[in-house]
Amino acid sequence: MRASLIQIAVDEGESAEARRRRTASLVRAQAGVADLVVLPELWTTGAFAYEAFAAEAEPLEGPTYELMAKAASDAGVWLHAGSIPERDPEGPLYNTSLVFSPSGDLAAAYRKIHRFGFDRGEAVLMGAGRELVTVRLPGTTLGVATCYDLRFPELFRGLVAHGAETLVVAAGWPERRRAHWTLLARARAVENQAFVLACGTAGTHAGVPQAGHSIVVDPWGEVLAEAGPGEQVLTVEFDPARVAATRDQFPALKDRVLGLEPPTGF
Ligand SMILES: NC(=O)CCC(=O)C(=O)O
Repeated sequence: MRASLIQIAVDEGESAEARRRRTASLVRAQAGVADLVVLPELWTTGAFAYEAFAAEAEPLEGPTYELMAKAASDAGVWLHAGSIPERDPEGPLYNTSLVFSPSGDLAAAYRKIHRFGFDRGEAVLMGAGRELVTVRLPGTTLGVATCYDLRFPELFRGLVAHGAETLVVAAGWPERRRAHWTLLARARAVENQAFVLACGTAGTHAGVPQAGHSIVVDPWGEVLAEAGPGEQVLTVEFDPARVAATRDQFPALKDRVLGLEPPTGF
């Protein structure tokens, strides 16, 4: 399987509409190159451009959906189209990832569960998703996560319990915490014996320089490919059968102990 992670530069000099069109042509250029294309988190606005969330929010089947569904079918690829600020007509905004099949049909929508910002930003401007999302592709099952989710191993264990073998993380991760990004991506791969495909943004928006450094890690924790800091398409070939082989040869996942007793307080 070949995957291309498109690490889009999200800078303020470009409108959301211009970036949408530019990104659609980057996806189309993956025809015949990749089976799976991955985009980052909130690439129309920037993950830290809080003021833009409401202004650029769109219904699930809004302009980004339309263009990305078409780009997926034009290119004949599975497309994890990163996330959009979704306006739910009956609720709050959500940070929602969209996954399209090669025929351009929506295969999954994932509302980010862990919102970033503590008592500000996304944490107060957006609602929290409650549902794990996996997507069955020929040869592997994707587990879908978004940015700050990467810090919460129990989410990934939940995805693995539902069959995930390739963990896809769309992110807008800042340069300031780049060391955490690489470390956490490798940790999620090792502990779950799964591939991790983590796609971030480049550029600077709302004064926050982005880390770039999108990364693909194998089930043994080895880095198969890593991008630099700027806009880049990172293409990697990987064998999804390595997940089952790793889990067979080093069956640590089978040794999980669930439902431990609480401390008795000696
Ligand atoms: N958009 C995000 O979720 C940012 C997460 C982040 O900066 C961090 O976990 O650190």
